[in-house]
Amino acid sequence: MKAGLALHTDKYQINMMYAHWVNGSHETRAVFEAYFRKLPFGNGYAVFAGLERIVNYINQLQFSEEDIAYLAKQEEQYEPAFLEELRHFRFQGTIHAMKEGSLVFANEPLIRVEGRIMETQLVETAILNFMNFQTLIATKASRIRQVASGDTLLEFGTRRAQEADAAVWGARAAYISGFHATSNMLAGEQFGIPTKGTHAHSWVQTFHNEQEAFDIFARVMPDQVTLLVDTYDTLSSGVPNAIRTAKKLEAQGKRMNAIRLDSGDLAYLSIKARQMLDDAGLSYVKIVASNDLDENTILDLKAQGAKIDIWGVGTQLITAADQPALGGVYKLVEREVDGAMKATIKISANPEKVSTPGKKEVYRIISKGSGKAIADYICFPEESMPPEGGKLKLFNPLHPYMRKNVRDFQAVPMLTPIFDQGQLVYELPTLEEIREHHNGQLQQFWPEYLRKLNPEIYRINLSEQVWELKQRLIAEYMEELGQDQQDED
Ligand SMILES: Nc1ncnc2c1ncn2[C@@H]1O[C@H](COP(=O)(O)OP(=O)(O)OP(=O)(O)O)[C@@H](O)[C@H]1O
Ligand SMILES: O=P(O)(O)OC[C@H]1O[C@H](OP(=O)(O)OP(=O)(O)O)[C@H](O)[C@@H]1O
Ligand SMILES: O=C(O)c1cccnc1
Repeated sequence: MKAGLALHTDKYQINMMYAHWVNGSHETRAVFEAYFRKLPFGNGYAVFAGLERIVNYINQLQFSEEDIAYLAKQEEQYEPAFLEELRHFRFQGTIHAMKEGSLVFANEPLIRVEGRIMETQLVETAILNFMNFQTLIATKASRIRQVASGDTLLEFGTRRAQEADAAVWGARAAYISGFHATSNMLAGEQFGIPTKGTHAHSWVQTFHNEQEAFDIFARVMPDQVTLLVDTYDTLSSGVPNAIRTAKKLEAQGKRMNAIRLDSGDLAYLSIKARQMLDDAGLSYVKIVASNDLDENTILDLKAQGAKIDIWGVGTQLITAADQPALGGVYKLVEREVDGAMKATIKISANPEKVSTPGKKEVYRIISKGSGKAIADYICFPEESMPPEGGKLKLFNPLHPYMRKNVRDFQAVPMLTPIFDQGQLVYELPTLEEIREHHNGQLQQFWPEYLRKLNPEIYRINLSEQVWELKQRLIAEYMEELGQDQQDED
């Protein structure tokens, strides 16, 4: 398997690049914006992730000789001079993006790509692939973290993930949103995520009996012992055997870490196991639970009084089982016409799918009084924000009664320069810095927006200029359509 990702794109991108090249329009300037239209899982926000992978991808974006040879074999019969152009291809565009760990919302630009049409088109597929998956998993992980409050969260998903990249980058996305460790060693090595592991049922099964299995494991790793107690019978065999092993460790001045429950009624079993451990003077031994957990089961288990300190979460998180895709899209918002940039719109029979024309900025409007976010404000780069103490009009054209003026606010630009004409101008933060940024972001929102069920809808407002341009382009389109229809009559 080769490392380069230049061909990690849909064929139609290459075909459009080729058609532009033949047409002589491949150097035409274009601006695209990536965004999603609907928040996943019914959540009130999403956690933006995927930027580091995008940066790595753009940095190494080059067609290898093998790529060129493969392209030469295609039924499209690309001209050799086009392939020669690709041989020297480097991304020379400009990219702005949200910072990883940021709280983001529907219908706001998360990534903006400006450049020659051929390069902005090529990168669409990979950018959406990285953004959609990682943002989805980071958001799922954030929901789990909301319900687990201060408990420790372990990411156990690798074996059920949709292949290796999903496991490794998914582990990173979960860590961004507050998971504490992963079982995936490659993710640990690659990103510095803390790693944790207990043992499998097979460990117990390979010995004559459970007690022997526990004792040997504890002897080998006396400082890291978590024993899986459900291989045979949790309460009549697993927990009593684990208690005996813990007592042997105590005799050596060591403390057993935890036991792990992986089946049965986790509320009932954890309460009983806690009692048995406490009665044996082992109140320091923690209880880990796993078994197809997600934010709903964890919340429910907590409501039942489960005595669980550490949650191992795999399948449901890494596959985002209840919503396996984020529908992020990448839309052309401006194109070059006679040397000048011109806003462009995508019309759809579905009003939600009509794109918002023009290259845009996103500001987070923060109340200076409360320090909390009021709305995200989308405007054109040339629009200036009101001066200190000035008034900003937030209006929702679809719901005019939702008009609101804000005064004492700070406008935080959300789209950060990442590449400037092909040059990386962004210093990638460490993963710890991204986690801190994410925590800071959560602090900026009232709990009403963060709750798991039926959250308040956070305002995303267009400036009047953006709204007016959108209406004008729709009207122009309608007029043209009307003209065509009359012509047909
Ligand atoms: N008290 C509880 N309340 C709500 N959900 C629970 C409770 N205890 C366990 N669960 C969840 O119920 C599901 C039980 O899964 P399942 O039917 O496979 O049972 P199991 O005990 O794991 O059986 P197996 O031994 O075959 O693994 C899991 O998702 C688990 O997290
Ligand atoms: O349930 P998840 O959230 O996906 O968490 C990961 C699961 O993977 C392991 O089970 P598996 O049956 O694969 O192996 P085991 O024999 O070690 O239990 C582990 O015991 C968890 O149940
Ligand atoms: O360490 C564990 O307990 C573990 C790791 C991966 C999957 N399930 C459990």
